[in-house]
Amino acid sequence: QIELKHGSHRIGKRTDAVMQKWRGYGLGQFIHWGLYAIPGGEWNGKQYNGAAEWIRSWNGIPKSTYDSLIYKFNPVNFNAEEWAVTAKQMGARYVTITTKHHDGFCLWPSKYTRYTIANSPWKKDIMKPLVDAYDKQGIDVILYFSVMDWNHPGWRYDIKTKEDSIAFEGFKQFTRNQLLELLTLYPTAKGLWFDGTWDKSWIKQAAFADELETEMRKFRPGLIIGSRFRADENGKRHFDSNGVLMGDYEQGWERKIPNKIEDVHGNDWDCVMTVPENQWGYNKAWKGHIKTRNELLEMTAKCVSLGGNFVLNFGPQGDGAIRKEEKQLAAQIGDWMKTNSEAIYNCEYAGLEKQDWGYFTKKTGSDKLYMIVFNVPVSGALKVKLPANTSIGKSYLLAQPAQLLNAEEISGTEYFIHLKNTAAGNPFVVVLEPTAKKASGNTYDKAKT
Ligand SMILES: C[C@@H]1N[C@@H](C(=O)NCc2ccccc2)[C@H](O)[C@@H]1O
Repeated sequence: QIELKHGSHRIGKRTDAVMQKWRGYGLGQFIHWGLYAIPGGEWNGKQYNGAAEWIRSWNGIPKSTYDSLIYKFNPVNFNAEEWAVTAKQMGARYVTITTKHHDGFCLWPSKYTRYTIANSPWKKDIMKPLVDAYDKQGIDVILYFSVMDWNHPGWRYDIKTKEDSIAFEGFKQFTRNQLLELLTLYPTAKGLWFDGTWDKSWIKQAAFADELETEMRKFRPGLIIGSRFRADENGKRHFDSNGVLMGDYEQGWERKIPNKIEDVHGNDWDCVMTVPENQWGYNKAWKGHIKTRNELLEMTAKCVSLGGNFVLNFGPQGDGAIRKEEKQLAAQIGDWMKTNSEAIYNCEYAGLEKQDWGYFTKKTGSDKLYMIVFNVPVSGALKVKLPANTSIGKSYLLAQPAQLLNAEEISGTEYFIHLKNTAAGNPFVVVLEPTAKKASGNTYDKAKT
């Protein structure tokens, strides 16, 4: 145990209602939108090979030329209601929206910089209509905020000189001012998703960031803050020098998913995922593998089966419209969620041995189990292993609850759920209602080895 002043201030999961609701979201939407959506990963006919929202960092464009995109931001097809309805159709229970990405452009009229929507042709606040529209759909809002701000003169990658240190002090106050401004302007926001905190300059600010986190929590009781915000005094991020999670949930699962329950160390977490391999902001090209509905449903099921949330990214176009491919995915996922969301919402890790056919989830506060099936075995029989004192009371397809399935006991703890129709074109859910195991006449001899 290392003595820490600025490490984690809590061991184990939060137990308050706001965090319990967050834990049960299951499926979320990420929105990456800003000036980078105007070039959409291309400049003067040349494609930028990196992530479209990083195009300013490309040496193919003079920084001042990129920064002048503010004078072109006029998203005539922006419709906050449409974005929120798309998320509702998909079955998203929360949305994380970029208020300011690494380029420093603010989607709200911040008092602390001129580099905001107020000084674009659009002029109007973007965040307010979005927060209101999502609130109206009953979708909770999390504000994404990039600490790294390439536009601010005080930002430094590292602090080497006295001048750096003076400049960065100003930047720290600017950051604090903007965060308190966001919490004041959008009081219904449930949390903050921090990004751009990997540079040495910020990692050296353990005390400042710790005090700022404490101040924000006091300012907005219940505020949800992830593990990516701050480092401890030894520069440790996400987990402090004693291996304890910083913040309320782990934010390390960016474009990757844990494989087994041990990987999440008993913490809350979310996975944020792009539809292409690595494009968050709108990219005209959308080259490489574009994830299908079934891949994204499997990622959602896998995340919920391991106690996390799956957050799917949308990168609206520079004109404010959502691209048709993303709208199609939202509708396809939503179509599946209409029938099957009971296995996703307010569900958690079931504690059962993973089987090849797919993923177990368990309804929080109940014994009800769900089997989310992606791979039907040639036998048509789905294997289930339960604790010794548990057996299967009822099993049925979530989509056809009246049709009971035959659960065959094959050993003291193993069962086969026999599917009637194995020609499944879509992932489907089998519900298991476990009961206490009665002493059965059957005896199963353990092998002598
Ligand atoms: C949620 C994502 N996080 C931002 C990001 O910079 N990710 C980590 C990263 C760090 C360094 C080089 C590339 C990517 C991406 O631009 C998205 O906003």
